[in-house]
Amino acid sequence: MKSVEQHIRDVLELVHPTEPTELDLLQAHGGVLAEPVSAPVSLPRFDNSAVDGYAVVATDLDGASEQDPARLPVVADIPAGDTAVVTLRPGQCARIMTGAPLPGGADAAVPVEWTDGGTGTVTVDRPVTAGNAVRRAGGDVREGDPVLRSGVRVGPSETAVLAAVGRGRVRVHPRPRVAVLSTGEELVEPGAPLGRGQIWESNSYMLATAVRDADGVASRHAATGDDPDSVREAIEDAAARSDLILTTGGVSMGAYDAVKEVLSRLGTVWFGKVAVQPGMPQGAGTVGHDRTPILTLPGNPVSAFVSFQLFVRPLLRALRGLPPDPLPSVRARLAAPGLTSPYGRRSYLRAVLERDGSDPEVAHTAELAARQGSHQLSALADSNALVVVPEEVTELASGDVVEAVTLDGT
Ligand SMILES: Nc1nc2c(c(=O)[nH]1)N[C@H]1C(S)=C(S)[C@@H](COP(=O)(O)OP(=O)(O)OC[C@H]3O[C@@H](n4cnc5c(N)ncnc54)[C@H](O)[C@@H]3O)O[C@H]1N2
Ligand code: MOO
Repeated sequence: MKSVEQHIRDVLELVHPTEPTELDLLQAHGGVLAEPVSAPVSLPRFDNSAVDGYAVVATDLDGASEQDPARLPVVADIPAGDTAVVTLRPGQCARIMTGAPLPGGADAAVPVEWTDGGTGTVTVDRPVTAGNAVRRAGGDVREGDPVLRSGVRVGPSETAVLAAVGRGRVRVHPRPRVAVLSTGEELVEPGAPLGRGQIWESNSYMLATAVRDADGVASRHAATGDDPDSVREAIEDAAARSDLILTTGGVSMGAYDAVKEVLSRLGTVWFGKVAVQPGMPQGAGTVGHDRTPILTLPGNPVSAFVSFQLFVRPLLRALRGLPPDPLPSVRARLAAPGLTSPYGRRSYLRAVLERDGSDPEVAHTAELAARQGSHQLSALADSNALVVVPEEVTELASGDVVEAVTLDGT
């Protein structure tokens, strides 16, 4: 049986980062920068006021107090965005709003709260130091400074910086387009009535949302039956429009395993067993004219979920031009009755991970879900971690220290 690590290496071989593309700022969201970005101008671009108040010459307020306020003529009114060129002479001041350019000659701003708010003349009841409430040109970023490096995800803060340095468009590895197909004659759309032997389809919904959470653009296709022609058509159609195809079901030893039957004929897709539980039957390769990568995940819902976390997630990162890091894991003490695990396969067991300050060595406890069958979805939503049982370990007892892969950043 193929090892988990070997299968991860094999699937990573199938993909290249998405082609760097220049996109409008909002479309770049979730993409990964394919260029370093620097500031074309200094930010702030000009000295400006940090307060609504008055621009002054600081020395004009020397000795000002409530008993003996300074009285200054207001020679200009400067709102934010003002384009007039204003210069103060000693003894003068200008009314100014937050973000408005500081007039020439002024070296400080005082907030309106320190004054009587006058518009012809103003009284100021305390002294001020030079530089007070002035936001200096270049005080945030200097012209030419790098502000974002290549390889970062474009999220809200990056988008703010891009817009602030004047970038309306930016080169990114776009979010990969992922087609999700499920197969199986027994599958019925959620919301539709169930007939005998039928179940509601869940894998494609789980995968489409997992892909979106991982910054992919998922397109979900209604389930095909087990008819090889309709499976082939759906895959061909998806290949032309996607950077990655994910299928579920139809890859094991069944007489109607259509995905395996159709793709085996092409000779470009490997099918076999990976030494993992759940998620043993896997397939991976390329299809179509553009050699679109395809991963065929097993149909059991928990197997499909675990396969996504182990194999699809790093592959999506590689498609996005990021290092294919696995999910982070922590050491945890097992709080559960003893359990057995198949020799030679690495098990990933659903568990609730909690911080536990009582043990300085191991900061978490992991409580295993009671239902660990690969069809038993109910435990998945309650779990926030996958406890890893190594290939050579067949028994675990309460109190053992285990590795737990975190599913929610715990
Ligand atoms: N003789 C053997 N039988 C099986 C083996 C084996 O090695 N030898 N492996 C088992 C393992 S492990 C798994 S996992 C499954 C994988 O089977 P398939 O990928 O072929 O999946 P199906 O047979 O189509 O379905 C399995 C199971 O999952 C349900 N299912 C499928 N698709 C969906 C969906 N979209 N939404 C919800 N549930 C789905 C399906 O109804 C089946 O119950 O094979 C074992 N058998
Ligand atoms: O490996 Mo299957 O994925 O146990 O259910």
